[in-house]
Amino acid sequence: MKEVVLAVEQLTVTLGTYAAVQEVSFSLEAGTDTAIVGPNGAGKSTLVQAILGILPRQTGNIFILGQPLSRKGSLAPQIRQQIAYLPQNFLVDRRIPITVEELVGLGWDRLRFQVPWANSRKRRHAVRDALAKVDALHLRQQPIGGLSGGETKQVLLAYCLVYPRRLLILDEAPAGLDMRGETEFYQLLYQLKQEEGWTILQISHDLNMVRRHCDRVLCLNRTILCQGTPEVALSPDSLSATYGSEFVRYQHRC
Ligand SMILES: Nc1ncnc2c1ncn2[C@@H]1O[C@H](COP(=O)(O)OP(=O)(O)OP(=O)(O)O)[C@@H](O)[C@H]1O
Repeated sequence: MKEVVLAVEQLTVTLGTYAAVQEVSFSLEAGTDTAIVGPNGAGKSTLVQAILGILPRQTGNIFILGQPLSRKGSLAPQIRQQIAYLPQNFLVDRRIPITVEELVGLGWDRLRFQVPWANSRKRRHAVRDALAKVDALHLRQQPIGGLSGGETKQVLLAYCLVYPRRLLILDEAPAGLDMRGETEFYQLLYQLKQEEGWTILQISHDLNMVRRHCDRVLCLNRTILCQGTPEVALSPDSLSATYGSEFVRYQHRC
């Protein structure tokens, strides 16, 4: 059996008095790509933020690479370092004087104490490689405040990739990328999974993409209504339970 990278057991997350995520359980095996799908407000971002320890949970357990995430959201540093997260939105003060390569370099430095000149060659190469992988090497000396929305996404993905990790969590990551950028983005995810053994958990509204690229799907509407391969989880019955029967009729008309 493959290694379990993430295990979520009976997770409930309450926002105010509203149970946005209720009794959710699933696990991710190493080297797999899993999508979370569901309507707006279904609790997808809430679920991911609880897994990352950004939002507190009411009940349930979360294990990452076998290590428990504490109630307060802390995780052993050597495990935390194995996770990369690309959020839905990245708000940054455009006046911050930091270039693209400086930002990506922070992804390499993360959680390691070292003097600034140690490993500088290795670091420089890692930053260049990561930017080349996302086709953004030409942006390396630009201030981040001047980037377009799509370019910002590319650079943030380079920040995630600059250091080898085990788990990549994406919240509607390709939003804002053009058609070519989107195709290259999915090729890159496939490479990370196949060649480097990354495990991917991605929130998506693009069901066609999920059908083509993902190994497993979690259908969420506060609780998990179905999980399995795309054939099973994206069947008309499952979609109807997740989105409502109108949605399935609409899909058939398109
Ligand atoms: N304090 C609160 N009281 C009641 N409901 C809340 C509160 N805070 C958030 N919510 C609701 O909890 C839900 C959280 O949704 P979340 O952002 O996780 O959904 P999502 O599936 O990621 O949605 P989207 O696809 O639109 O990004 C939303 O419906 C939101 O309105």
